Amino acid sequence: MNVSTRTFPTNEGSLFFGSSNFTTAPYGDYWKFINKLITTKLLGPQALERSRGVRADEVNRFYLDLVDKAVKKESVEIAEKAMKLISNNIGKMLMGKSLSEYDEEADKVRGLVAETDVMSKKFFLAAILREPLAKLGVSLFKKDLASLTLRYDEVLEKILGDYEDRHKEEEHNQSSEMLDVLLEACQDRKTEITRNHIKSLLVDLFVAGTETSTINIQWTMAEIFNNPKILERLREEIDLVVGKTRLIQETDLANMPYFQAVVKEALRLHPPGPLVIRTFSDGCKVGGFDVLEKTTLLVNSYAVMRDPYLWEDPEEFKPERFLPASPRSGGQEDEIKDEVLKYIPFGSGRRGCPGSNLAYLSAGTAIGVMVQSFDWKIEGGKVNMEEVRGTMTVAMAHSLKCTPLLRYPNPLTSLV
Ligand code: HEM
Repeated sequence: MNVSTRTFPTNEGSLFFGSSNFTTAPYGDYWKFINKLITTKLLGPQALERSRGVRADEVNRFYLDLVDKAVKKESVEIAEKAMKLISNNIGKMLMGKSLSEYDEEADKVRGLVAETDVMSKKFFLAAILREPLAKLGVSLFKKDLASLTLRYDEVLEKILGDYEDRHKEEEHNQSSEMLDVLLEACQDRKTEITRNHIKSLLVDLFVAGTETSTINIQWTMAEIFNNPKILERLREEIDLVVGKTRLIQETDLANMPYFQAVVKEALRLHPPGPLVIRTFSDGCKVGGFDVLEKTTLLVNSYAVMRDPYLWEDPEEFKPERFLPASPRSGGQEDEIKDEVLKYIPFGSGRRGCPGSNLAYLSAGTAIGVMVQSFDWKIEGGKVNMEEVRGTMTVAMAHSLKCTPLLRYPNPLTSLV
């Protein structure tokens, strides 16, 4: 509870690092309201079940696009395809309409998200430095933030306006429950929700959800490509659970423990967001040391998940470590408790990532489709696993470019 808040210096009116954002909001009523809303209407297990069809459509589109590339013998950048899939998923879950149906806007949103990512690296760094550098960070980037906000505002107003028009015409057809609640709250004078809050939340969800999931998909595929035995075992499991005639779907994932272990292990070795940043609300003692109120807490999850005191062979990619059947050293309960503390790619506690279930489903089906349906020709034979270091995300230094080859002569059927 004491480290459930964030106190970044914010920039009034900005849609990113602004005073209306959710991810940078202090722990309080506004954060609680939005957290409940996104859990019940967007990212919680029941909400995800309701939106399953939306994502199945997008995965099928992703699959057919790769089939097309395979037929034309063209190479693909995994990051580009993954980014498109993930942003379309989030866009459609948020707005009831796929971003891909907004061609021009979709490209703009993806471009802005990429720009925000670069910007956030500088900004986080400045923000975690203590005063007066934190304040300096805001003023240093004020101009860039204003320009970014202006462009986000333009594209999000277009999409929101379109949503409202469609909503009036189609009477609850294709409606996004989350947006409906927010738009209603915005008109209700008793609440303090403004249109800026809505747009800031959309930016938060696109930024927090797309780059992270894209990086996760890339690293997982890279590990699979470099470990042919793992690829073989994954395919055996997929063939057993899904068969060879239909395309993998979200509901298959729960029946594939090895597949889940591979994705989990990739997140352990390559957490896309390796720094968890919080602020101590009150002074306290940690490990005998006095910690002052408002101290910034930085947890290096990358280091925790490679710590030789916590993990056996920490630098090795060993999915078996996450198989339920693997022998446990102590009591099962202790082991689970232990894992909560040492396995933290999504952070932890109240401010832990609310999108982790969605991330597992979206990355799971994307990786599943690529493993199940294609062989892959890698440029240079082996994937270069060098990391981009010193930034807020740990991405691959060299883009993962490869050519899909059809595994089956006829396209697999989708249950969409
Ligand atoms: C592999 C994919 C993802 C990874 C590795 C990831 C990781 C993280 C991490 C480390 C945090 C900070 C947690 C903490 O402070 O304890 C976070 C927060 C957050 N994530 Fe994710 N995330 C992913 C996907 C998503 C998705 C798909 C969404 C939603 C569309 C999302 C939305 C958020 C939000 C809104 C927060 C801020 C929560 C708050 O401040 O209360 N993330 N994520």
